Amino acid sequence: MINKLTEKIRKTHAPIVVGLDPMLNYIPKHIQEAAFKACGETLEGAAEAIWQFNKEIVDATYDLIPAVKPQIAMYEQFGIPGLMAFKRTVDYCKEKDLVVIGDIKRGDIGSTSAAYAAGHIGKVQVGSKEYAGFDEDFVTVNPYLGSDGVNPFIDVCKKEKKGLFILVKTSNPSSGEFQDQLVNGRPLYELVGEKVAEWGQECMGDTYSYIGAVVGATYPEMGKILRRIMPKAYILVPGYGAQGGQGKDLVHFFNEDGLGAIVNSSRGIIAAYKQEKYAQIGEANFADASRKAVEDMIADIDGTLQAAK
Ligand SMILES: O=c1ccn([C@@H]2O[C@H](COP(=O)(O)O)[C@@H](O)[C@H]2O)c(=O)[nH]1
Repeated sequence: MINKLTEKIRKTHAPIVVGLDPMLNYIPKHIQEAAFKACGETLEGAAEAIWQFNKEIVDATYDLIPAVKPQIAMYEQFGIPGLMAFKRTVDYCKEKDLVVIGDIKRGDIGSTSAAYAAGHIGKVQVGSKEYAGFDEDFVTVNPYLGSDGVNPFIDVCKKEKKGLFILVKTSNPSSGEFQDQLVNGRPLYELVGEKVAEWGQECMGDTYSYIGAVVGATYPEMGKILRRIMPKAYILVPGYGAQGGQGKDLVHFFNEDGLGAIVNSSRGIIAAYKQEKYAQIGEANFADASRKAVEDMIADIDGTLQAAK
């Protein structure tokens, strides 16, 4: 799957991911009203609104982008109907030939991680049969439990040709509380980065490993150091747009081949119609605003990479 991701980034010239984080207050009134008319003001109604919203955004952007990142929390809050909308979204994006990164941030003791891995990127055995549950292409993994918690995901990746993005330095303001603590004189995020590089060595695609890392756009200096520590890891970079990250901060997340990083924006794309910049496009045409925001994000990041050459 890492080869497909790399190839699609090369073809689209767009090292970006559209984050599908559909909170109800981002979903235009006309979509909510239609969904509530069909299913009531219920969890099912919310899930239907999410699905219709996602579908329009995917239809408006899929030809420009290599990948999407549905954030499972935004679906889970609506219980089983929400999870059904998550699965429907994953399947639809795959039909559109997009790479799907499930932002699930899982990681537990070995046996539990094995079950998470089977459910999200692998297969589960039922009697004599095997089933893929959610079937994303990549998932995000929390490494706080150490190798026991990560290895079951790596085993499934090797078998199924899927991939991981392991949290190394997250984009949020308090990420330093633990991640920047010095251990033997070095920040913890560097040690985790070294471990990601080590885990990734045995998991090479053609040019990049399918064991990648998450490093926030909001910490560009740390991104520069981590790029050197993990030269073969793809870096998933959240924090662009709504959290303040900009193209000019991102050049050092990339390798000299112009690859090696993929930048996520969720609210900045899916709720673009609410921004002053795109307001004239109008709520009814929200998906056109998302397409324009994708085009602007590609130009911003590509401009930075071209200027750095
Ligand atoms: O360090 C991290 C890891 C993951 N995320 C996730 O990315 C998106 C960001 O959403 P925006 O609307 O573009 O801010 C969201 O799903 C987070 O859970 C992150 O932000 N930082």
